[in-house]
Amino acid sequence: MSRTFLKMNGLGNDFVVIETLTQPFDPSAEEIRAIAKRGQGGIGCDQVVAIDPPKSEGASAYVRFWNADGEEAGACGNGTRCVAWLLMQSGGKDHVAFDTSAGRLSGVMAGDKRVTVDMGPPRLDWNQIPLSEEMDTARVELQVGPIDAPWVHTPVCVSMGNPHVVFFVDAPVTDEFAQKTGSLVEHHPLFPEGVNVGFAHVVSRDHIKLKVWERGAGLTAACGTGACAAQVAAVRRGLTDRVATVEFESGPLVIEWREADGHVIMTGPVALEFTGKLPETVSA
Ligand SMILES: N[C@H](CCC[C@H](N)C(=O)O)C(=O)O
Repeated sequence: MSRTFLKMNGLGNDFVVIETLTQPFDPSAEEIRAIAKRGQGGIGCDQVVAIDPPKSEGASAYVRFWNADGEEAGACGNGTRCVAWLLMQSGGKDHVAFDTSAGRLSGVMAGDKRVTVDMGPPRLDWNQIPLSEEMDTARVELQVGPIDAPWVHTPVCVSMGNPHVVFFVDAPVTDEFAQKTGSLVEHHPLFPEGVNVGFAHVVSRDHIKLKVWERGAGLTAACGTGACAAQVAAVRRGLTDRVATVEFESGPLVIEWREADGHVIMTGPVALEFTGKLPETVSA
């Protein structure tokens, strides 16, 4: 029996969302790639998201994420906002908690089709990113660049349950630069699990412009965990205060690295594009 899905996005970072309450979903990497493929029979998305029945007390669901390349990812910020919104809508509630491989996340409504999610605390030790060798994650010894472009160096690394490296740049970077340099870093040996590559331009103490080359998805319109990582990185470097707007070309997220408990709080929009049926071939 073919399965219903919802096509959603957060600032254009888009998802095929599948609820598995009635039908278990254990896709192969190939099946994920077939769903994510843009054109040629695929639905097309940056990530696939599964909403599974809860596994623990107090959670409304257990949520899994896969990148378009078929590999599972530990976290997805924009996808988390979309899932929180769906669960609150279907439960008729204005707050929700659910579990992911990165831990317990919680969301509250923040206006019409706007959600605030507690993404939990960042992980900052070298072996939590993870890096392949011990290093100060606030000043990572790495310099990278294609032959014909300026180099980036001395980034900050942060995990939000998924690995991020954030380069601070003097001006917003082009898509071409992000693609050329991001693809060089994504599978660099310093990152044994790969890495999402952020290029952050600090406009002021409460405003960052960001572009992210995502692990397993490439250049996306926005990256929620990337925005969290960029703000944590900027605070660690003394470049922004605890609350900042992290702006993508597709729009802004508001990120707070909360002093009280060290959690990262992300607020932004969600969009439901359409619903559909997966092709029969995706039997998972
Ligand atoms: N590419 C990421 C997963 C999706 C992150 C992004 N879409 C977000 O909104 O956080 C990774 O491999 O860790």
